[in-house]
Amino acid sequence: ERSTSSFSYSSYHTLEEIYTWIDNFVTEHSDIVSKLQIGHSFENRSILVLKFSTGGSRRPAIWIDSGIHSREWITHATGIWIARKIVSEYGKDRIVTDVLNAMDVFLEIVSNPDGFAYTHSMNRLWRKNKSSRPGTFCIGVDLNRNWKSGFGGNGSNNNPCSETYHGPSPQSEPEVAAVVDFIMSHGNVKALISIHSYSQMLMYPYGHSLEPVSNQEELYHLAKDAVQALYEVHGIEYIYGSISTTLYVASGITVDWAYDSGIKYSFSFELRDTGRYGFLLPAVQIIPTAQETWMAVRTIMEHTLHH
Ligand SMILES: CS(=N)(=N)C[C@@H](Cc1ccccc1)C(=O)O
Ligand SMILES: [Zn+2]
Repeated sequence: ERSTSSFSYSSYHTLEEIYTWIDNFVTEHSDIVSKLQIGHSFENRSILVLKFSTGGSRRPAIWIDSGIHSREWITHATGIWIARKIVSEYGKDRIVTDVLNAMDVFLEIVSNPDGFAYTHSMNRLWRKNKSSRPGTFCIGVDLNRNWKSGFGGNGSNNNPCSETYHGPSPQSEPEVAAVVDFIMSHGNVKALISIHSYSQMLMYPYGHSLEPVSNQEELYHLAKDAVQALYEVHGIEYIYGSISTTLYVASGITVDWAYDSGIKYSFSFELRDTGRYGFLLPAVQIIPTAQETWMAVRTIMEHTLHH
């Protein structure tokens, strides 16, 4: 059936099911959504981005990615649910309508397709991509350590067998290079939200250093408001702050690159839970997690629109 109404938003899905959903979703909402292919993964899978636009050209934009760590299945499921929420709220919710009348939204649901396929086929807890190089015994680079800002610093690892292996050079991985190329050529991205799990945290740069970013006060208060909006949905408590002071030092990460590239509203989410199920969050929590995450994302979108 070509309609997304037969798709279960409260289940986890395979890569093929998600790519089919994307095609059906775009077909059904072609007035506001289009599908872009921004590149190919190491194993030659398409890297897809949903574009939400109501017109204009090169409007200021908001970038959202999920699934950069393939085992964090709740993030792809949340991305899918948010995609549907955006189209259903346009024309109804004032904030969504105002945002989409002035800005574009780009949503990359499966940022690490090779790793994601591997979590379904061979290893549910695979984190990295699937790149391999001659003379390198272990597979995969941590796509949240391969970005240029702070590359190779503390909180990343030079050992290819490490879960936080940063790769041979910044943007060495096609999955990272595709996003860098897209955002740099777009040139008008105002906010970036990179969704991970788990820990229940909302964080902003820097990860590679303890030094506060120039608009730290603004990001702190925006994170506070976003976390409050999230809490009001199901009473879930998040902590928030800069990555290095709230979590740990991590180098070569998405949001540090974004911030240093001029995207002043750069955030990373760590979704549910706090360790009871971890990466194996039960499917019954997908919709509640997506609903609360959406309210935080919507708060960040509104702030970006007005600043
Ligand atoms: C459990 S986890 N791997 N999602 C934790 C994740 C924390 C983080 C998020 C954003 C930026 C920097 C660091 C990471 O180490 O990449
Ligand atoms: Zn992660």
